[in-house]
Amino acid sequence: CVLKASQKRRPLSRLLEQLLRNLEKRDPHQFFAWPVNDNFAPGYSTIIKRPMDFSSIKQKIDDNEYKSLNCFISDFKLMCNNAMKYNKPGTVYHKAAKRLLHAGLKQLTPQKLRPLGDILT
Ligand SMILES: CC(=O)c1cc(-c2ccccc2)c2ncccn12
Repeated sequence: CVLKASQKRRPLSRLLEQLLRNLEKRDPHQFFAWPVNDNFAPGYSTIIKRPMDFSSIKQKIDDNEYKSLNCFISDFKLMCNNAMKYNKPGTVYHKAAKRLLHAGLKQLTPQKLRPLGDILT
């Protein structure tokens, strides 16, 4: 039978895309949708050595750059920690990053992921 385009993706890529969609739902203001722009965030690129955002994660999935779930989770944590480093506590972005990290990691616990089966081994 002919596989649909989505089914042609590698199993890991399809899983990561699903997990990414669920994480993006926790960023309703889309603060994390695109790379942070130095024009909005003075000095950002000098303070944050490894920028990360959801669009870059999506591109890495499409380019099959993630060899494991843990690499994907590391980039998600990097994205949130960058925001908590650059933005002072109490700012809207720092608070959003803390909430996103907490909510996101709850979605990525072994208990939540086990039903996805041996794809992760
Ligand atoms: C995530 C982050 O640190 C961030 C996103 C933004 C942002 C997101 C969407 C539109 C405009 C700015 C931002 N602006 C100033 C300082 C920090 N930020």
